[in-house]
Amino acid sequence: MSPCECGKLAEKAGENVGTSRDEFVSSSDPRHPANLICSLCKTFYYNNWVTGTGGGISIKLNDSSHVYIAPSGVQKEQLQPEDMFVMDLNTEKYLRAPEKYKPSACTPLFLSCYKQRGAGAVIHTHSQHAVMCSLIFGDEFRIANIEQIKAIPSGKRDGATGKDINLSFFDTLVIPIIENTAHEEDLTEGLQEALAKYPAATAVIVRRHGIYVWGPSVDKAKVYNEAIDYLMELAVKMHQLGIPPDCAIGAEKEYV
Ligand SMILES: CSC[C@@H](O)[C@@H](O)C(=O)COP(=O)(O)O
Ligand SMILES: [Zn+2]
Repeated sequence: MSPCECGKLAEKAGENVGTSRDEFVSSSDPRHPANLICSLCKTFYYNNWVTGTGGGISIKLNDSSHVYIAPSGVQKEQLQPEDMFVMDLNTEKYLRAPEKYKPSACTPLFLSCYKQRGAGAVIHTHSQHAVMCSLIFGDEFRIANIEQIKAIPSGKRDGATGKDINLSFFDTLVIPIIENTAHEEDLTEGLQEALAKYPAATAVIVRRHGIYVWGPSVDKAKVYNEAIDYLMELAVKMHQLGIPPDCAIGAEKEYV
């Protein structure tokens, strides 16, 4: 999807105004995307990741092409299932579009991760740790030889089981950093370029803004986001002490 196509997404939602289609969001299952977006946004709010309406999360319904997207400009911790937009990934048409809202400005970025990476969920936070790392580091955030790295996928798959192989303790995690733009949807081109250039990455940091993290399932995306946030916070502390976060084991002694 090109950035100019992305601008049309809000228009497309407008075409479907009035399609309340409550069956898409009425479920007693707490793991249904309409319910899970609400509960996860509360958790994220208390981590300072989605305060002041910033950030959000989109989840794809298992074994379907339906993606759930929150409205734009609302307090994310107060979301209700009936506030959700539902889009068919194949047609990019909204199956459900609440009349009083516009879909999240992050929608074209969420769609890029679904389409280019086969994601099952995408998390966007305004984590201060991501913002600090983007101020400290250049085009990449790199951190090595820290136990928590083992929670992040390496981009490689086990030939026999087909399962993702995570980074090892001795590996270096690399996350691209792209420049921010005046409007969230204008980030799409930069994000798509980073997705193409870093096929192993499961996250992209946006300078002075936050981070996008995705995974094959919502549970994995949540784990990756938590682990990366931990590593970004640690990297800022290491940097404050003069220790490069990607230094070799034992080399930290040269800096402290
Ligand atoms: C504090 S405004 C933040 C927005 O411009 C944007 O960066 C964001 O993350 C959320 O966009 P939204 O359209 O409300 O889902
Ligand atoms: Zn944002």
